[in-house]
Amino acid sequence: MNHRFDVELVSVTKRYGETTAVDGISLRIPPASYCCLLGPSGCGKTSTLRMIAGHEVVSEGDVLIHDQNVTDLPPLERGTAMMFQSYALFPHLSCLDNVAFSLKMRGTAKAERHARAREYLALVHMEGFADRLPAQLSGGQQQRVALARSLITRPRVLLLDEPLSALDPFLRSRVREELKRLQRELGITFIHVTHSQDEAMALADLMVVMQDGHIRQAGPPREVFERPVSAFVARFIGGHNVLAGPGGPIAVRADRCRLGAAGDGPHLPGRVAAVEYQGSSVRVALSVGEGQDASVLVPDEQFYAEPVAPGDSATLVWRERDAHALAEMG
Ligand SMILES: Nc1ncnc2c1ncn2[C@@H]1O[C@H](COP(=O)(O)OP(=O)(O)OP(=O)(O)O)[C@@H](O)[C@H]1O
Repeated sequence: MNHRFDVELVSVTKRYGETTAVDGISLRIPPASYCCLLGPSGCGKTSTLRMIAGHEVVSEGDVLIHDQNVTDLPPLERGTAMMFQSYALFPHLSCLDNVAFSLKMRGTAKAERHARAREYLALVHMEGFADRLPAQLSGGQQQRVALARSLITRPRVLLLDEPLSALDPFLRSRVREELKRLQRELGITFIHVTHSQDEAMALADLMVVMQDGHIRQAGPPREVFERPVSAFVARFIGGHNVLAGPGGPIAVRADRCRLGAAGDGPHLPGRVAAVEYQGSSVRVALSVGEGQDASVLVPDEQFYAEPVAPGDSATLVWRERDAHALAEMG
């Protein structure tokens, strides 16, 4: 590998008139990464992706791909390919011709483009569907064909905007596995925009949490989950209690908390607000302290040995070493 980063953003800003959608973000994506851009609606994920693709003009800053400054290059010269939320295949073209389409535009001869298209259909396990029209495929199958269509141009970076949001939960996890496999096999960088924490945690090598046009935290999912830097990140990725500690806000994972009798360690008395069965565990929501909410994930066996119900008083207990300080309550 003779470049340091597959994609680098240097103080990139995007303004639409008065609105600053992306506010001076910097990010380095190492070669062959699965990078997920995660954040609530309107935080600037899609604008960031579109600036990398060249579909949106950068207001300030630079975009580098394979260490080359592409800020002023048109999309076709960047070596990126984009797959959209609505993966809109051409309805009147067979799967084979859909996949071969971009090669046709480039003037590749028919025999060669069909051979290449078959190769890419095979890559997504759709070689048996070459002659079908998109309407004769399931949503998940259309998704795979759309992937093959994006990959046939041999991009250096594949950009995916909410690629799984149109699929039902079962298919979503199947296609998710497929995306990860493809990324690994092809050895290129995928940048995947999502508002789903689960999706980002399952897929990413590098998880980038955005809010209000800023990157709040970037790192491997496990690092972000174990050490969220702010209350916003802790709440957004879920699974944490954000509590007011004596020295400022703290985060404690819900699965590291328990319901119990107060010992010497940290604890907060409260009341059970709700009980949710989740299969392998039961989530007990509590009101603790002064109007704070918390939850405890109790392993199912343990919960049913000593069940609690809404209205019961209960004490939230955790270990000092499982709590860590947050930068701000945010
Ligand atoms: N073409 C545009 N003109 C004006 N404002 C825009 C335009 N596109 C996006 N915005 C604004 O920029 C901000 C960021 O939008 P963006 O689509 O990048 O967010 P997002 O995180 O992808 O949101 P979502 O998850 O809802 O797709 C929003 O406030 C949005 O309203």
